[in-house]
Amino acid sequence: MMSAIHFYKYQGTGNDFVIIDNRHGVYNDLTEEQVRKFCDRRFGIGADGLMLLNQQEGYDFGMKYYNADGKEGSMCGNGGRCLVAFARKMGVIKEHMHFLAVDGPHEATLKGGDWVNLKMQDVNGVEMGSLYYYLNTGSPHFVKFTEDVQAVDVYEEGRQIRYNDRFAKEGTNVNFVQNTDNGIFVRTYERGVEDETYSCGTGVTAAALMTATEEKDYVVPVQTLGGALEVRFTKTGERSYTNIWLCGPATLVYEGDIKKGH
Ligand SMILES: N[C@@H](CCC[C@H](N)C(=O)O)C(=O)O
Repeated sequence: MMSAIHFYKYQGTGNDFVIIDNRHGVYNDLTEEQVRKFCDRRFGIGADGLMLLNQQEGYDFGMKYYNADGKEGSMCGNGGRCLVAFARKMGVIKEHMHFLAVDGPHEATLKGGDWVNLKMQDVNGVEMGSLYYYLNTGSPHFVKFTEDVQAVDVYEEGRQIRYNDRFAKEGTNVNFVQNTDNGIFVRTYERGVEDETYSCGTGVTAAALMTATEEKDYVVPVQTLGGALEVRFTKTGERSYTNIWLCGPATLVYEGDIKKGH
């Protein structure tokens, strides 16, 4: 066993990830504690999550995603985009990639050095309350529109919803959304990080879908604390959506080695 692990640090609109090349299966047995330590911003590398690039039969690669709390997470949209950029760096030289994640198959295209368009799963069904929407875009998302998103205490309000009687056990991500002149501004409290992150891909996707009106096709510019994204989709029914693409930058920040048992 090696005593150090070579890692890469990526970010997609400020949602940041430790990525490890696991195509030989060497890191199949990472423990919850190891992942949590690697993601720790004071005692480790620091990240919102950790991903493994896996070998996957029938696909260009497989994606395994852990939240910063060390537990395996559901789909991560920004993570998926970063992993596609990483796969290219690791030699998957294709304009059009296919990979398998926890929520099923995904396709992705790359534009230029670090722009990744990621196709998300179709969404069929949205729960609507008087002041919220609740839907699954690969991860569960509570979506609440607000007049002034900068005035929201995302940590406190997000936490209250995430830990209320309904969600406490499984958790949910919580998004606060403001309509802007040409799109939306989204701030997200992320389950598994248990804090606000600078951006959440499956969250902005959920929020963008909830802006749809009577049209069929949409292109929604999205602003987050960490930068701009774009969500494209087709509305197929009252609460169903297909051809959903999450588009934005995915950037290598640095690479290094971390002691395995640190
Ligand atoms: N940051 C992610 C969402 C990651 C999953 C989430 N925290 C969960 O497990 O619910 C994204 O970009 O989608």
